[in-house]
Amino acid sequence: MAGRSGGARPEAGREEEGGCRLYLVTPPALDPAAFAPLLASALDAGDVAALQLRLKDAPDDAIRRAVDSLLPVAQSRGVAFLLNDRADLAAELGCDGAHLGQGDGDHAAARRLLGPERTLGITCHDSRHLAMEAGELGADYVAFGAFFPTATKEAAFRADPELLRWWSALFELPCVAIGGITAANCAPLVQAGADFLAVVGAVWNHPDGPAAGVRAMNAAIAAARPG
Ligand SMILES: Cc1ncc(COP(=O)(O)OP(=O)(O)O)c(N)n1
Ligand SMILES: Cc1nc(C(=O)O)sc1CCOP(=O)(O)O
Ligand SMILES: [Mg+2]
Repeated sequence: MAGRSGGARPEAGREEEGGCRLYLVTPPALDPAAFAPLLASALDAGDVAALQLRLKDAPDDAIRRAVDSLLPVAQSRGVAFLLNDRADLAAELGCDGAHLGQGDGDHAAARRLLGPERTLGITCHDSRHLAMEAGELGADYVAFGAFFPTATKEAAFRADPELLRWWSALFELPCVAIGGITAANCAPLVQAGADFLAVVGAVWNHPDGPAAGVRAMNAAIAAARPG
């Protein structure tokens, strides 16, 4: 992903990259001080392209505190730090970018606010049309999902791996797969051309802890990579 961390770059064409990578999304609720060392252990366990801070409906001051604590943990490790839902705070607080859904405001205005250096990711559910629209307005990646049942949120859409195959055959713009992805079920998504797998539960709820979750996801991605 673009930005100050100088780390992952989801806006780069997939030809430049070595294949599918892990994209972590935070648990839905966290105490920043307690979560920071857990995050560090997860990020030190293996390759992570990006971390998205996703605190739904949290007040601005709670988001600011979480960014203050967690952004340095990610950026110091070359992991891009993205903020969910809030392009305004992402720009203000020095995040590497923002992830916006279809109901998260004006995407073109967010693109302008973030400028060319920060990453803008856009949720496209199961829609080719939304993904092409997102690409036209300058998104750095498109996100499809949910690919599997998820306990993390009520997902109203269900995507099929064929969508990833179609997108990656036609477009350079990276695509992210999300929703119920685990080490056990991710192979078809990697093989279909996902550039990033975004996960919550597979890492934070791993029975042996988040570091084991990162190791398991990276091992599964490596095992599934074409060629
Ligand atoms: C990488 C990634 N993909 C999709 C989403 C979902 O975004 P959205 O539809 O806006 O839903 P919320 O996450 O805001 O509940 C995401 N956050 N990240
Ligand atoms: C935040 C989010 N967005 C989704 C979508 O389909 O757009 S699914 C999802 C939750 C992902 O969590 P887990 O890896 O635990 O299933
Ligand atoms: Mg959103």
